[in-house]
Amino acid sequence: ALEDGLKKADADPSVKAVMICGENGKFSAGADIRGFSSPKTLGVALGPIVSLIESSEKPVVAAIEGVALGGGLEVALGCHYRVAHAKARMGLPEVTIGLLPGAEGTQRLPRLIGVPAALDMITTGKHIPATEALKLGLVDEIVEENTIEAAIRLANKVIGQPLGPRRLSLKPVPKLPNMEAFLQEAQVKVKRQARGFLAPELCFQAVQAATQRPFAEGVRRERELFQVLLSSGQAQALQYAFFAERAVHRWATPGGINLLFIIFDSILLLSLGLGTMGQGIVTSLVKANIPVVALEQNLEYLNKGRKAVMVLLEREAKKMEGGAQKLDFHNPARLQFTVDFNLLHDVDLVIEAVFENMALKKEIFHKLSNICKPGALLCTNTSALDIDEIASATSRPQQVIGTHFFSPAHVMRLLEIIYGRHTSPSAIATAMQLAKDMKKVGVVVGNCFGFVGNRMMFPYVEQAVFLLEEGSRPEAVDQVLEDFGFKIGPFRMSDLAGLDVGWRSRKGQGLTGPSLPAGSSARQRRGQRYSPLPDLLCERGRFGQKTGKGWYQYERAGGRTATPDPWIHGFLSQYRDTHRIETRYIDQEEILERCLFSLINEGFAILAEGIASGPEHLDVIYLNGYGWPKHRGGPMFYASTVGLPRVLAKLQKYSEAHPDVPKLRPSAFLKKLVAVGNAPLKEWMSYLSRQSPKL
Ligand SMILES: CCCCCCC/C=C/C(=O)SCCNC(=O)CCNC(=O)[C@H](O)C(C)(C)COP(=O)(O)OP(=O)(O)OC[C@H]1O[C@@H](n2cnc3c(N)ncnc32)[C@H](O)[C@@H]1OP(=O)(O)O
Repeated sequence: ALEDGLKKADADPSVKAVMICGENGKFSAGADIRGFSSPKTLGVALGPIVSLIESSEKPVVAAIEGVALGGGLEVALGCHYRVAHAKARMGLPEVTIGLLPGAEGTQRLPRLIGVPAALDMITTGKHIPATEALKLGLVDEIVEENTIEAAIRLANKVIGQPLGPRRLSLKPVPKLPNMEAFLQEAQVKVKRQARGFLAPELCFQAVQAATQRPFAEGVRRERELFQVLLSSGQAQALQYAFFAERAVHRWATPGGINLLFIIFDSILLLSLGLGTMGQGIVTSLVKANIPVVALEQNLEYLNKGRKAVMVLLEREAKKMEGGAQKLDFHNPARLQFTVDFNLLHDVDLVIEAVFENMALKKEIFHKLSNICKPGALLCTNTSALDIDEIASATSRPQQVIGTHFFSPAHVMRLLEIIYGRHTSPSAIATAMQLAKDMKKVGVVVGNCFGFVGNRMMFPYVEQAVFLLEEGSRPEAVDQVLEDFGFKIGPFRMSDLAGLDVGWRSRKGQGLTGPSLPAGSSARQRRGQRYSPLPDLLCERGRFGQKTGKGWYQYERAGGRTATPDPWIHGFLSQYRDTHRIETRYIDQEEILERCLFSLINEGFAILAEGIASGPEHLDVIYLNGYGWPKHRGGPMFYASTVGLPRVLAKLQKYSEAHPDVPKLRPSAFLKKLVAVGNAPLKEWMSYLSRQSPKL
């Protein structure tokens, strides 16, 4: 249609200029992402159409409202002028779906805004606001009112002016005094951050081509690189992730109730507990413009917490344009700190964020139930505790819900939302809306120990530790998982989070510590294999980064640079001698498969139990809360790409070698999916006799 319209306009002498706009106040979000898997759609080449726009003998003006993303922005770059509404956003987000701007955008953008800014936009895929676009020279004008009228005004003004200087393909790429050095440094940075993710590196190469080749050759290079990405498999993973994230917004109770529109503007929210999690939660709420009261049990904790929250908010304000004014956190109507429990009477929603102790949480929920007004929603921030047990301490279990934030809570996007046996649909809808307002991805899951994310993490970490017992080293295991694409491996992660956290939990479960029955075997618990290695480290005060020693050594307590520790190596060999474990060489494949396939196996068990309503939920949780590499699409998507028969065969093999490790025993659901012929991921749930009974 665009091509036809342009040709008609060019041929019609009564047409003096052309204005291109979107329908319904939106310019264009780019290509239909679903089309990338269909060769029919890929037959439509957008690049030549953009060139056609640019070569028009009549001025073409883009009127950008809403968004101009991807192919949408590339169309605008072909226009001779761009007018944007002040609220519009622009970007080339193709990298986030595993591609690069394939309609000549990598060649035109650097010619318009220079290499550094273009590289930044293209390799990160970020959306920029119109004000920034104006500063960069990406648009010619921004308007507060009618963009289309403004674009027509501009078109009329420029009729008759020479179009040559407005054709980006004819412009040289602006020179930098140190272009070579700049590009080298930029490439190193892109590679370092990408960790096996191809698209940023290929985006870089396409922009580099713009600096080295004439326009037409640059376009050819862009096309070649686009094809490489299209067939890489990473693009499919990222496009799956895009739709998975949107799919988890759609949830429903077994009765089909799905309330999506809870209006939230006037709520007063109370955050209880100002430790690290509470501080991050309060910061997120203030950023979401929700009035907050932060409550602590005594003045000492309150003042400490207040100071930390203020530091976080100052930092956040600096990152935003007009941040201090927007966040307005010195205004007591927006953020209040108190030790006065009477303020609980007025709040609409409470987020309790005290530390993980069931007795303490129950005591608090009993108090909340007595003090809070009847409609108030009571949320508990917990990573594993039983929501039903917490709710049992109240007289309103239908209003109790779990909200598992991830640390640092003002940064991490994931919010696991856990409903208990009595949680009402409106409580779930409210928690989902809260997630959306905080710009987080809310994923609704059922109630079980560790919920979804941590429950899948337990077997992964368990395998990592077993591998050490059998002959591996922390740095070897971490390296394999970091090469796979995780930002940090399980041991670096454990040192960062603190080994004492798990130790406390294991003591609470009677797996270690004084409550362990005398005479218990060191390497067996309740008839299953158990590794006491993390407990032994904790007993020696090795809690990780905070004590300067854990699975690695650090430059000092609180240091961040992990170095392999000869003490650990010696300790591990001594441990193997004590327990008569024969040290063997463990290859990378075994490390990867035992860690990942045990995690995936637990995912199948979770799906079969109806704790999550689909594999997308598990994948979105792992992508947004556990650093799963985005270009691998999440653990369940990854399993589907490896092939379920292979996952099953490997689990069977490892399970036979380790019969006392139940988490390696293939789940019945995985076996069923293989038996029906390696069912594709989107059909998995149809093979369950009970469809998500808990949701
Ligand atoms: C085919 C020829 C190829 C030649 C090469 C051409 C090169 C061009 C490449 C591209 O243009 S790739 C696409 C680049 N664009 C994007 O990546 C944009 C992705 N979308 C977004 O960032 C956001 O959706 C938004 C546009 C900013 C809107 O955000 P909002 O939060 O308001 O709504 P959402 O819930 O995200 O989306 C609503 C609805 O729309 C669907 N959707 C959005 N964008 C696309 C898209 N590009 N393709 C297909 N579908 C899209 C999204 O899935 C939602 O649908 P439902 O899930 O509600 O059904």
